[in-house]
Amino acid sequence: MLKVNHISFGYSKNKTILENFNFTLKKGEHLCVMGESGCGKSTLLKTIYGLLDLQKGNIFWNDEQVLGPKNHLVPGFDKFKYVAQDFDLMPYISVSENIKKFLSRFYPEESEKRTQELLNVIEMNAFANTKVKNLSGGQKQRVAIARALAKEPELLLLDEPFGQIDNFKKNTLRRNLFGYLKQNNIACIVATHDKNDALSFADKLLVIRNHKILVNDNPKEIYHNPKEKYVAALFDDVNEIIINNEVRLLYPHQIKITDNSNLSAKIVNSYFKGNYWLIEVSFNNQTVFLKHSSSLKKGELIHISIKNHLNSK
Ligand SMILES: Nc1ncnc2c1ncn2[C@@H]1O[C@H](COP(=O)(O)OP(=O)(O)OP(=O)(O)O)[C@@H](O)[C@H]1O
Repeated sequence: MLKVNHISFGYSKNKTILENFNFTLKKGEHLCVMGESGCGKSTLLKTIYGLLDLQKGNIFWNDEQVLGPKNHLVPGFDKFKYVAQDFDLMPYISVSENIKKFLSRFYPEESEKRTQELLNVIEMNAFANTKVKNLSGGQKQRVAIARALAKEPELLLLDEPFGQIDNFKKNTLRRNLFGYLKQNNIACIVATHDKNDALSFADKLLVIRNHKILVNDNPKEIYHNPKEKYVAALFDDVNEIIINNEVRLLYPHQIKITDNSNLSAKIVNSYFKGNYWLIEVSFNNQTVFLKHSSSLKKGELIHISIKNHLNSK
């Protein structure tokens, strides 16, 4: 189990980036870390991996303490693997060789088998013999993930793991990778801006705001009952509207167009989204977004009804 005990960290003394972070993660569990750019997601991953010296608190993996560079000749806890945003691959050797670098040379058959298995996970078999310098950014990112898995870490730390990968590949890769980690009982912490990493694959979601943990809970619970607009906005467009003097948070799919209600609104714009239209309306002088099956004429008057609202602020 990972125990992050009341840690604080700052790159300089007068600016704290992580303030009193306190949480645990069990073996095999998956945690997503989300929050606005610059809130400290990467910094949290680096402290957990042991790349930074804490100002307060401590971090344990079972009974072993994770120590920072001041106390460790080679920074980085050896039971963890960290895939940074800049990959750190060897450009002049092939994809296979990059993965094999982390496997024992004394067992060539096992090493080959394992390399093939990992090439399958990242769907890069066709590039096994291609030099890394000739790969695209997204392909390099996939090789970096396979290389991190080569030695079967107990905890994998991934910083924006699918940031450079196109949508089509991203979905398959997500299923392959998170499926593989679950099967092998490998814990995982993912820093991400992508709600899909959290909603479909994570056991827990930790949201950072103003350098503190705002919430750490089951992602479905957070989605259905977001504490505030900042949290709901991680998942979708969110409306913060006042009805009967009460502030309500509503996702666009929770507002419907209806034949008769006492809530009337005026169409401002329609945006094509593929399998639905996002309709912008003016309601009581507030801008509101709702989902609809077709576009609607600007200026048209409509009536809306509101489904269960999210938590009031
Ligand atoms: N090496 C460094 N020295 C000084 N400040 C740093 C350093 N690395 C990051 N910071 C600062 O620490 C804060 C948190 O950065 P961090 O990279 O952890 O944010 P993040 O949430 O991962 O952002 P993003 O979503 O944009 O990747 C930012 O204000 C950043 O400018």
